[in-house]
Amino acid sequence: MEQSLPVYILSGFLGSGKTTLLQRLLEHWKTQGLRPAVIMNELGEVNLDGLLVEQSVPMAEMLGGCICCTSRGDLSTELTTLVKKESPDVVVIEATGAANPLEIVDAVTETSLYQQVELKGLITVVDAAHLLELYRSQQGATYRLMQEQIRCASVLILNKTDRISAEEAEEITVVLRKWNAYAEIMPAVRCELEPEALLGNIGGVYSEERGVTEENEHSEQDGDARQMHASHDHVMAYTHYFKNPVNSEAFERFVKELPRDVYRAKGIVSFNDTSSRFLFQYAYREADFMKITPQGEVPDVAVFIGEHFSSSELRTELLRLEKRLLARPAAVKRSL
Ligand SMILES: Nc1nc2c(ncn2[C@@H]2O[C@H](COP(=O)(O)OP(=O)(O)OP(=O)(O)O)[C@@H](O)[C@H]2O)c(=O)[nH]1
Repeated sequence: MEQSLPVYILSGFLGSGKTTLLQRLLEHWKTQGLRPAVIMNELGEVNLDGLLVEQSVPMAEMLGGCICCTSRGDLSTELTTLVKKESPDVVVIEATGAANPLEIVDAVTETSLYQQVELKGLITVVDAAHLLELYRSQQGATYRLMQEQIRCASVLILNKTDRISAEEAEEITVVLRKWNAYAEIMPAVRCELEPEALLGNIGGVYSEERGVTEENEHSEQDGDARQMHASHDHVMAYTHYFKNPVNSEAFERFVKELPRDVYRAKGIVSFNDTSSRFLFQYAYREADFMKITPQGEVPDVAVFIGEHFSSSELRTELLRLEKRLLARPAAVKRSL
């Protein structure tokens, strides 16, 4: 019988480190002489993560919605098309950080009914500091979604351990074990793990039944988790296209002062006080700027993802930074 094509799903909350891991895995397979392909899903209208992946890697993009609800049916079609067109040796599906992974598992297993594809496992990347904070407050839709992503993982990467103490790492490991009794837990900084060890630790995907029959769980939480996919359309994205470069300091300040309801932002910006363009990343209140020379035509753009934030306020602020709006009345007064 023809060998089936291994498929991995990368799950994890927004900004936890999925793309960082994806880059490592792609590098690993390429050094082994394999041909990996990627399906990327973004809530925004542009695929900024795709810029971080080498151009030679075949990639299917599903933009402007979350695989697990708005475009779930499409995933199976995308996967089939990618396999036929590119004949890869391995496929990775990176879902939006807001996706319920069980829906993606469904789509992949559906594809395997008529294609030689085999779901190898579901890797969930956890932002250690973010989860710790949510665990301590024990509420909110984000918390329940993270819980769900952790429950159905076949391997768990406890990432960003540089942002927590050793005691906190122990505390959060106990939580992970409580929610998922089966998956190997691998602590990491920037997902720096031996790919062989990581892939070797994948022991299959857990079904929903297995997740919810876990002894330590409360039935109330299970109900919440099951409702999650239906209710996560509260997650919203605003995509802003820049027409003008902005001042670097003012923009950094703007990113630092983003409302708390914006939990992820990324984009490409040109500054009027530096010569290169920058890729910026913002996840769980930490910002990162990296010089970048994108291949091909890439606009200056920023994507903001969060819950119930005012996109018009962000837009106004950004237009002001771009000098496409008049200065605030207060500022005018001061200058008189
Ligand atoms: N401090 C710290 N930052 C990290 C670590 N791993 C990744 N990051 C940073 O976190 C940000 C988000 O990382 P990504 O790999 O893009 O996260 P993601 O899960 O792909 O994000 P989305 O696709 O938006 O959901 C980037 O600025 C990374 O450089 C880590 O271990 N420690």
